[in-house]
Amino acid sequence: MLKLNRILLPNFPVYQNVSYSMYKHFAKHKLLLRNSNKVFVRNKKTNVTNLFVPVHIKPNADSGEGNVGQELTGGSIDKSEMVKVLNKFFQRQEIKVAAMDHGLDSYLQHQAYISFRRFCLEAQSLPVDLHVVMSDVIQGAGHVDDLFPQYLRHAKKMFPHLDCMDDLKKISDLRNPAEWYPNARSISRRIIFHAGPTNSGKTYHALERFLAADSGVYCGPLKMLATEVFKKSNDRSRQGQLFWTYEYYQQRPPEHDINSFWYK
Ligand SMILES: Nc1ncnc2c1ncn2[C@@H]1O[C@H](COP(=O)(O)OP(=O)(O)OP(=O)(O)O)[C@@H](O)[C@H]1O
Repeated sequence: MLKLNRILLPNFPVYQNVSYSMYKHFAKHKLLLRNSNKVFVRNKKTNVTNLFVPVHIKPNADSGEGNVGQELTGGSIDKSEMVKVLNKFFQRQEIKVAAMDHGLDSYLQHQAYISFRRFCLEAQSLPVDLHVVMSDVIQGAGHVDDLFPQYLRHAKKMFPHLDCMDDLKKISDLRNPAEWYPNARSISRRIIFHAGPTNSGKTYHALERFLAADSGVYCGPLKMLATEVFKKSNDRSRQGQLFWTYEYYQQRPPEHDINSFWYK
């Protein structure tokens, strides 16, 4: 029996060993996401899979493919038999685990299944491979699990992000800031880190140094601050230019806008 499981807390990315009873608690409340050999704890309130809007997949109109499928299998498929097969398919624990390994948590699986079922039942003709597999399963020549590739293909059409999960993970991984912006980091730069208690004069000294320099750029998160520094510099006879980054780029404002004042 599995005694310990590796759990990753999404907001606290440290692997932890948890007891089997805790694992069962998470499993019972559907708070687990499986990904290869790791098990992730999912917070219901922050389940990001809710954010993915499924692409609607229309059942096929008769494209002629059905005829090929029927020719290959020797007849059309009884819809009531198809329902039984689909119900059995979705109840299979092995299918749920395999789907999780491909990034489909229980929420996505449920949606994919409903859509797949509707697709199968409402289509005038099934894609040839699906028709053949379905026919084989109904006739006892195949196993219900054989439908998995077609189900997964359907799910990936509904949720295209499943095919770029690795890229998504990479760009949303904020754990190692030191590895961000490799080009900027490759430039040889001198960075002065100024630390001190509140009101101890950090900004004061930084601005004094800025005003004493031959050229410089002040970047601030607030327009008000940039304006204040601009005025202060002008009062000290420094001719500079004030600009707002979103005007500078003249496109949509960057998500984290920085307003700048610079002079040279
Ligand atoms: N050496 C100094 N001479 C004159 N005024 C100073 C001096 N040092 C600090 N001040 C004044 O003290 C106030 C607080 O300083 P400042 O804003 O630089 O602190 P800070 O460390 O940047 O604060 P915070 O951590 O809140 O950003 C400002 O009004 C600043 O002008």
